[in-house]
Amino acid sequence: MSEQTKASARIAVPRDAGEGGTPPVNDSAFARWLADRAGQVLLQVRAEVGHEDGKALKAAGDQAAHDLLRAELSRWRPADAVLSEEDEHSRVAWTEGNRPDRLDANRVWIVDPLDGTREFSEEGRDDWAVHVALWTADSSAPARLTAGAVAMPARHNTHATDHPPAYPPMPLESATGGAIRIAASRTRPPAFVTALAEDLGAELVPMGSAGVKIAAVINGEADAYVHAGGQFEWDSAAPVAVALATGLHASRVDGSPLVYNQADPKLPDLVVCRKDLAPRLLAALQRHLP
Ligand SMILES: Nc1ncnc2c1ncn2[C@@H]1O[C@H](COP(=O)(O)O)[C@@H](OP(=O)(O)O)[C@H]1O
Ligand SMILES: [Mg+2]
Repeated sequence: MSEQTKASARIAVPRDAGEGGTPPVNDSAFARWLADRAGQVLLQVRAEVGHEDGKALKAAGDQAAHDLLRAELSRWRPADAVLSEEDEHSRVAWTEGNRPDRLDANRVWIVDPLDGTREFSEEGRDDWAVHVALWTADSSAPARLTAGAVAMPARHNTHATDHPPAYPPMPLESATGGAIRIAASRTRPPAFVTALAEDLGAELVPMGSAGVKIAAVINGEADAYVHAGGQFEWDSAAPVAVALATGLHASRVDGSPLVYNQADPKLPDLVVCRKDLAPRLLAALQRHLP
């Protein structure tokens, strides 16, 4: 695709923040509304830019979804801070002379405009998502995630904390052969996950996007999502908010809580699973973490 065609394809995508009507006042319903709107924009970008030049498609998708989220958050939640993968100022770690506003805010939207960027660029794949989470600090409760939405536009499905999905049923042994199914990155599974799976007699289920992997645990398509070796707060905040609202276990791989809106937004590891599986999985993780 020529530079000119790429540019006109991007301009043709409607990103007018005025579309979409008045959003819900409730933060969880607002998160759903926002993630769905960004998801619609991403579907349009995919249709208009096409898959011929994957790099251009990734860049157009990241930018269009980020612009939509930024515009709607400043329009409808102007007093709140934002931590976005695509926002240089908010995402940098705190250093001398550079203190992001979010560190002094008591409401911070933690967003990943396009999680599973690689899968978004591959024709026919539906394992990519938009993440919108709200982190809140106030005197009445410890700082925590108070809302979250994960839109999976190519699956026409959104999980959000306004109507948390039902807790996943115990898998039928006849369907799984009794093996634990661990969702893992399809392109860069951490090395220790293979050893962990062998130890547990588990099966790895490869797929893209952290949000989609946690959705797979919620849906009962996988029993756990285990990751270590690198990730950021925006990769997990929204799906973890939904998983916790659903009643699932979500923690660091050492069992400690996942903590958000930190000076450095790196959050390199996590485990999300059914509560009954957590003790066994955490014990096995102790044996296999690098
Ligand atoms: N080692 C690592 N370091 C940093 N980010 C990582 C990572 N492994 C996975 N991620 C991020 O986690 C998300 C899911 O990755 P995967 O599909 O491989 O499991 C991706 O987010 P983005 O698509 O938003 O970049 C990816 O960039
Ligand atoms: Mg991501």
